[in-house]
Amino acid sequence: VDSMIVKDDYDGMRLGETMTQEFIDDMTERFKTGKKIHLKYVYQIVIAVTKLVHDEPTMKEVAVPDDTTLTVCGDTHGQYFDLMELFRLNGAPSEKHWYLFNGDFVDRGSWSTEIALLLYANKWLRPEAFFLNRGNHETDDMNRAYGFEGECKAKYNDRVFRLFSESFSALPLATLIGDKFLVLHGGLFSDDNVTLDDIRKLDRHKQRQPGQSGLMMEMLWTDPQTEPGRGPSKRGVGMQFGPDVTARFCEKNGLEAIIRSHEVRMDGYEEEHNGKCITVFSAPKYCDMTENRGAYINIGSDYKLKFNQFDAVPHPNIRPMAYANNSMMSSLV
Ligand SMILES: O=C(O)c1nn[nH]c1-c1ccccc1
Ligand SMILES: [Mn+2]
Ligand SMILES: [Mn+2]
Ligand SMILES: [Mn+2]
Repeated sequence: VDSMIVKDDYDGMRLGETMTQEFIDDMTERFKTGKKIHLKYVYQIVIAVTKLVHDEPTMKEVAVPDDTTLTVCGDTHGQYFDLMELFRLNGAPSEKHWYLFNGDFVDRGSWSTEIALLLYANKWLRPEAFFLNRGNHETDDMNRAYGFEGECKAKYNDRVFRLFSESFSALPLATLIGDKFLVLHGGLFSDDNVTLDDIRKLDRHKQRQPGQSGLMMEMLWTDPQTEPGRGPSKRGVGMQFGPDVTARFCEKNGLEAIIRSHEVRMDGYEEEHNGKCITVFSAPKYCDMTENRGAYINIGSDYKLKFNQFDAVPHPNIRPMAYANNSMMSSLV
């Protein structure tokens, strides 16, 4: 990558050995106008973030300082212009405004490379003020069927997808906020005895893809249900967990609640299981079809949850899944 030359006629800001806010601001505007960034910079960003997140613990632990706000966002699914709206309403990532994106950054929406590169550039610039959890769409099977692989190849090349795929395998699986809130993309487990230590000890690097069973798969795939106990997944992968499962997990691990994403909610968020299971979803008007709002959660040093909602904004006339490899749809779960 180092030997790649960025020709003089490249009209974007240059990137040196480290990320800058100016580069992020320039890239953000380029993406809004349908431009790309130089291939060399895509490689640099994804390789740098892969190294960074690889060395993070499987469960990242974050305390919110007095003068800081941490915003938890759910699925964005390639809806770049709606993410711009979220940053417009709530403030862009900065030293004092931390963000946690809780998986499913890509697929479905047709600006997945733009979202992935913007989140990664922010992670590279402020690795201790910007956090990423893996979702079930940060996996090869889903990216093949739901558009991200095709989008990488269409806008950049196959190596870019392979580099992103390796970075997804390196992402943490959960983030613990103030010892009170466990944030993970899917949800809880088929085993009542799972503790935070089991998640801390999970070696996520041994298994690049979540597979059909185990803690990693369940953290990325499971869903809450209203009935007590556990039930079958509607997705064909994972399972569903009831309010008693959530209560026992929170009690056992000293948590106030779990915060998860993974499912659309008409209001953008929903407090379930007597407030111990919170779903937050940040892709309004999901796939240009569902009439749902988006939401995000602001958390200060008092660890009070402030729910905020937002609406979809107009975007260029490119349909969802514009780059999807339709032939794979049938083979998916
Ligand atoms: O694409 C989605 O809506 C989604 N978000 N999380 N999981 C899925 C999903 C899972 C299985 C099949 C289709 C979509
Ligand atoms: Mn490794
Ligand atoms: Mn999703
Ligand atoms: Mn999901």
